[in-house]
Amino acid sequence: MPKLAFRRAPSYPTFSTRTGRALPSYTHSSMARDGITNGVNGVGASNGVAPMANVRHAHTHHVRHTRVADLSSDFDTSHPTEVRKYLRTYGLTPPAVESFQTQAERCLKLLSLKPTPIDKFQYLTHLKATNVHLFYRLLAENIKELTPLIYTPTVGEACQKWSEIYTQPEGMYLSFDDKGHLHSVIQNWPKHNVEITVVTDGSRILGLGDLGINGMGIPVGKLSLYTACAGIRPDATLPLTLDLGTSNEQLRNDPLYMGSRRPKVSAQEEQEFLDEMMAALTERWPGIVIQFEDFKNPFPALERYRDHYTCFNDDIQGTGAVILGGFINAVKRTGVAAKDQRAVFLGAGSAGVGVAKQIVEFFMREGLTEDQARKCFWLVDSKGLVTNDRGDKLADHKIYFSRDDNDGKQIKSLADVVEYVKPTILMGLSTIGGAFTPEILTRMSELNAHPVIFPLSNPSSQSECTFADAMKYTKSTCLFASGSPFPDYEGQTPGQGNNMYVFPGIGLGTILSKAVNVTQEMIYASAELLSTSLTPEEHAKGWLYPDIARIRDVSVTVARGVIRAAQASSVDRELALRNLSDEQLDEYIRERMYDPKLEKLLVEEELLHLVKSMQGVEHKL
Ligand SMILES: NC(=O)C1=CN([C@@H]2O[C@H](COP(=O)(O)OP(=O)(O)OC[C@H]3O[C@@H](n4cnc5c(N)ncnc54)[C@H](O)[C@@H]3O)[C@@H](O)[C@H]2O)C=CC1
Ligand SMILES: CC(=O)C(=O)O
Ligand SMILES: [Mg+2]
Repeated sequence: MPKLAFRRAPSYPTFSTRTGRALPSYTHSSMARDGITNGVNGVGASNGVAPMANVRHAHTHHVRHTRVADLSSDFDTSHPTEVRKYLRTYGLTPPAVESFQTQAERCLKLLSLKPTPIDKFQYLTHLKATNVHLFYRLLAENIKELTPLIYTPTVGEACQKWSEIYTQPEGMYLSFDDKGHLHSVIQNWPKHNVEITVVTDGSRILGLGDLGINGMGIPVGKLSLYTACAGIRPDATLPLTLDLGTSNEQLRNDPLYMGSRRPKVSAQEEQEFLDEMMAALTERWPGIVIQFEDFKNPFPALERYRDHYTCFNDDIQGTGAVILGGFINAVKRTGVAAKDQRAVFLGAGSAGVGVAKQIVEFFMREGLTEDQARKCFWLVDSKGLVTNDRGDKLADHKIYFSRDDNDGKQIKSLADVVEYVKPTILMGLSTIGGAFTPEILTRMSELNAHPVIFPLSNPSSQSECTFADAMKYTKSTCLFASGSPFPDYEGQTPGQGNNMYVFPGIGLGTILSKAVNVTQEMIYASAELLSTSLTPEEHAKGWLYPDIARIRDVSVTVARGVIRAAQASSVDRELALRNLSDEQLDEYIRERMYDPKLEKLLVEEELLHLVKSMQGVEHKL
């Protein structure tokens, strides 16, 4: 394994792999030796950072325009005195030079004093805007406690209130009126080194319906998790929201709403817009990974772009993978063979069908034919059990699972479907909070020694049941995972079946392998590797998912699986990675993850280096 150690370099400037910044004092020895180009930060390395560093070197006043200044607050209370003098912030911050521990203590105290989750969300948004490394270190070290405040459930409420709580820009908006000019609008994004974008049109935000451009909270939140969980540099992420109109009349009439007030554009208009957007994004940032998120009907776009761009749909594929990952562990616990599984899904939308299809693939790998595997699923939508002879025109994505063995019987209620199917598995991806009633949960426990109960709708208000209810009504026999977090119940910790366990690793693996497409094999691998990422202690506790506090380790494992699958599918372009052993590959991945703690040290060191070099110049003068 090539040693991935930093070393002093005589030349100037070179690039830090971890930071992507031009660093006067460091280089990455193995990279130059092995001809492996920068991965997570490769694009940035060739996009004009070096000249900026030279500018900074020559003119101290320009430091605010450098990436160092972008990513570390000039007013960070941890800057030593020399750095403050160099930045000309000396005297503008309180005199104490603080450690991270002190800063973190204040932040956590401030957070605890904020009365509502939205107040906490806003405080964290402000912290990210003013001291990004501190924000990410705080987040990484308190991931379990802080994720619910920047992601589900709080992000749902934040999107619902976006028009009222908006204070600052955090991403990019592309409007339908910009059609024909998207290429030039995209040039306005100030960062040259974007590696990944999460894009929504706001038309199905969590289980909260069409929130128009107020859905921006979702790309922002998902990309914060990319940074916290998979070490994608904050400045390499692009939150993107499309203003294609909204079907939400209340929003259109809200004077504070900041999107266009037109009704949602037609499917054809949307497709033309997306065609232009995909081309424009990829033209500006070749190799950019594009994650589709929270579109009302995302199937056509996935089919259209998956073979032509580096993209995936998180709600169909990410959710499919994360639930399969937990399900593989659940099956090991229940011991029920694939052929004996009967799964009822409440919700037959992007997430429901995505998850069911992923499990079909697993069942086929367990020896079932595709037809046998498909027949293990009974999907229920707002009109009841999905059948061929229901009398309505089924959406294309439902047809695969539509039943033809119902003898003309149409079943409307979930309770009746449960009675009819006698399922081993009950999944909820319906957006209907409380749909798994006490009676249904009780019945599931009568039918099974260990029923699989996964209420996966987000946010918590839309969850089909709570953890406490699932445990209470199944007499603690169920294997449980929910989309949003729930508190422990009688000493038992619930699993969180949320795509946040996989999308960061999928994105990271795709970026590092420089894959041209995100193949189905890569998605499947993310599920498999997730299922293997539990420690013996986590298995012993009966958990289906690893401790969220270990998410960065999990993302390394998932990313390795994704890279290996990209290699197997021959879509990888970073061919040197093929020669690395798994251990070497893990180290390679880790080395390239943004680490806020290390970044802070590097920033400090760089600034001190600049202080010294300026002192040298002044001395000569
Ligand atoms: N846990 C996770 O990681 C993820 C969770 N989700 C959640 O899944 C939910 C659904 O998302 P999508 O599938 O993308 O939405 P979607 O809009 O595509 O599908 C919703 C489905 O629920 C059905 N439905 C609506 N009302 C119903 C009712 N009263 N009874 C039965 N079925 C009903 C609809 O007919 C449709 O089939 C959302 O709450 C979302 O937050 C989505 C992605 C990931
Ligand atoms: C988690 C997620 O992607 C959703 O609820 O839509
Ligand atoms: Mg989503």
